[in-house]
Amino acid sequence: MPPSLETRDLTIRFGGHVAVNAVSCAFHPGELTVIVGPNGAGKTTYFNLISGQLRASSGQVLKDGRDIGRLAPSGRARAGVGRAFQLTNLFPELSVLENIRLAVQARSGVGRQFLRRASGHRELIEQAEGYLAQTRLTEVAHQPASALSHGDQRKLEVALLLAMEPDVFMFDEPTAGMSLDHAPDVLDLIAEIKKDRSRTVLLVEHKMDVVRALADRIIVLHNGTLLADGKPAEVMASDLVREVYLGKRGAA
Ligand SMILES: Nc1ncnc2c1ncn2[C@@H]1O[C@H](COP(=O)(O)OP(=O)(O)OP(=O)(O)O)[C@@H](O)[C@H]1O
Repeated sequence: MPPSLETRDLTIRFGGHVAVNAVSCAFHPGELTVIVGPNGAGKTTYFNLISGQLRASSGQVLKDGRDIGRLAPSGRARAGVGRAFQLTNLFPELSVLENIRLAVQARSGVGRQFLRRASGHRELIEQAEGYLAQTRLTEVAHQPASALSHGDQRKLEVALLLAMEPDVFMFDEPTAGMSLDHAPDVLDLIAEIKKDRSRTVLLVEHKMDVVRALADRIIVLHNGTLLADGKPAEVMASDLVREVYLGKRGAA
């Protein structure tokens, strides 16, 4: 199967510092890849280069074979690359349902004619309610987004991402700052997303129990370079990876 997302020699320099160094990697539908590595390894920078928050110094980001590396984040989202937890399309004063309805409306690109019809409006609401049910937010549908607990806000961000219908889902430390009660909900949602074999999922994660629970594949970044790539058991057993995690290799 051809990759849905690929980076080729992706590199970014900040002054003299190469934060991501010639990373070539292909990601396929039906696969959840976790990106791990010590602090400062370049994981978030690699994510930013894929989703468009940063432009590469050199190299390419390909979505279904098309170079999207010059597009802004919104253009990459339209191309099907969706990133959660950094969504700027959240309206805190609007209800949870309204937020999702707006995301459905934006994605479907429907015009005024469609919205004037009561049935058109109803259709959008029904779709939004579907995403609410899927993310177990139905009970808080009519609360303003700003009134949600931290855990429910995270779920809302997943709901908004689902409403965009991307085919690449990116999650940056999805359970960071979350209580132990809420973390399993979000992890269950990610596990459900991955069940749809047409979707490609990328996750940056530090917590090894989360990595173990979700990963089909692990890639390890170290000093901006791709140090290891493979099945979780193989990567975790690798001497090189153990060395990096035990801090025996200097962070040059
Ligand atoms: N805008 C920037 N300007 C200069 N240096 C930067 C910038 N963004 C990141 N860096 C540097 O690039 C390197 C990689 O940072 P990055 O945040 O991607 O690492 P990370 O693997 O996500 O770390 P963590 O696990 O701590 O979040 C670090 O040395 C960081 O200081």
